[in-house]
Amino acid sequence: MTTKIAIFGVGLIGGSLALCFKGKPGITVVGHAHRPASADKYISRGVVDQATLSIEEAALDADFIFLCVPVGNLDEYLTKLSALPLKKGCIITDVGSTKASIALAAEKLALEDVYFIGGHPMAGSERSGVEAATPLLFENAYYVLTPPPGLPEEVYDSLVHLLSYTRAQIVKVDPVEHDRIVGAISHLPHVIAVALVNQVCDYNKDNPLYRQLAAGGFRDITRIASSDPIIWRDILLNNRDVMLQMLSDWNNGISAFVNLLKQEDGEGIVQAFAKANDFRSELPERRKGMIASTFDLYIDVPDHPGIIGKITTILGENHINLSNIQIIESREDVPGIMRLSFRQESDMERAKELLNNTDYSISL
Ligand SMILES: NC(=O)c1ccc[n+]([C@@H]2O[C@H](COP(=O)([O-])OP(=O)(O)OC[C@H]3O[C@@H](n4cnc5c(N)ncnc54)[C@H](O)[C@@H]3O)[C@@H](O)[C@H]2O)c1
Ligand SMILES: O=C(O)C(=O)C[C@]1(C(=O)O)C=C[C@@H](O)C=C1
Repeated sequence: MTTKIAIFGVGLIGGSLALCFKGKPGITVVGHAHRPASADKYISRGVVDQATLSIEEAALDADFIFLCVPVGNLDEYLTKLSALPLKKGCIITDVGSTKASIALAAEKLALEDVYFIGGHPMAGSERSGVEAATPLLFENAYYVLTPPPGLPEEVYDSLVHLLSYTRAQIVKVDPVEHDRIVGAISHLPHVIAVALVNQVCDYNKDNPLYRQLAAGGFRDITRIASSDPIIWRDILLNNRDVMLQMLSDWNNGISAFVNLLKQEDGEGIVQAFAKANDFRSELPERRKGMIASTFDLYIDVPDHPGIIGKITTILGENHINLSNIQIIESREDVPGIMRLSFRQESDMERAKELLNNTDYSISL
């Protein structure tokens, strides 16, 4: 017996899910595309078994349907699907970054012999599109599910069982509570990052040194400002009430900082940093998509020709896998900072030990 999984919106998240399921015993993955060029791309990249432009064809006989389109299109797809003759017992789920409105939409549709369970993998990236999809995206990340009251337990278990292919950790959350929490830990940080980048962009118009000198701190806090504008327009508008409250709280926090500076209250500044430091150090272990998607090592490297090759050779000879390598702020005759990214913390620790013991003047 085969299990058919239909994925609507084979982008970063839909494509990553497809890659987790494709090729697993008895599973067929069908991708729905809203443009012919996208359908061809899904197939040529080997992300799905079949691709179709037809909603009916994708949904026909599907055991699971994943809605992975922007938040602003979720209701439309759920409504269209609810009007189709779906397979009895079919489970529809979504991956949208907000959960309250889609849970309400599903409740209003009063689906028969078909179930809706809201979902939200707490993993992602500033990149988008099927090109950015990877089966490793959800590994060790939390994956929120928002089952409606009265959902048969075996239906919930069946989705959880399928999601075990993602290697994510499932967590049940109430949809309204979910939107408040992700408002604070995901949506607000995206707004702040964008506002900060745009503030510096305006200063840079009169003096390009702003961009040129922007180093680790600016890059660390602003990576997510490069996220897809349409995806984030939909998320923020959908979570508008929560965001308006949180941005008002943010303004109060910034005003408190302004007062500390006006009053030259050094002790107050120290306390603010210490409080933040304490809270941050008690965050759960580093997980993909939450605090860091990788384990990073920053190294001051001298401006010697071939230094990158030497470092990667040492790592390669010791079978340490790098997931990324980047030179930050490298100018002629000036030491640069190299960022080495690893998927495993143990790889990062071994690399640190090995590089500490080399003759190259590397300071970690
Ligand atoms: N990016 C993240 O970090 C992240 C993390 C978790 C959840 N999400 C949620 O996942 C969903 C998809 O986000 P993504 O990052 O994969 O975006 P993406 O842009 O990579 O993928 C979106 C997909 O939807 C398709 N699409 C766009 N408009 C459509 C329309 N009108 N009709 C049909 N298909 C359409 C696109 O072709 C693409 O395949 C969103 O709801 C988002 O909130 C995103
Ligand atoms: O790591 C990133 O780039 C993300 O933006 C991932 C992130 C987040 O804010 O943590 C973004 C949106 C999601 O809905 C879930 C995860």
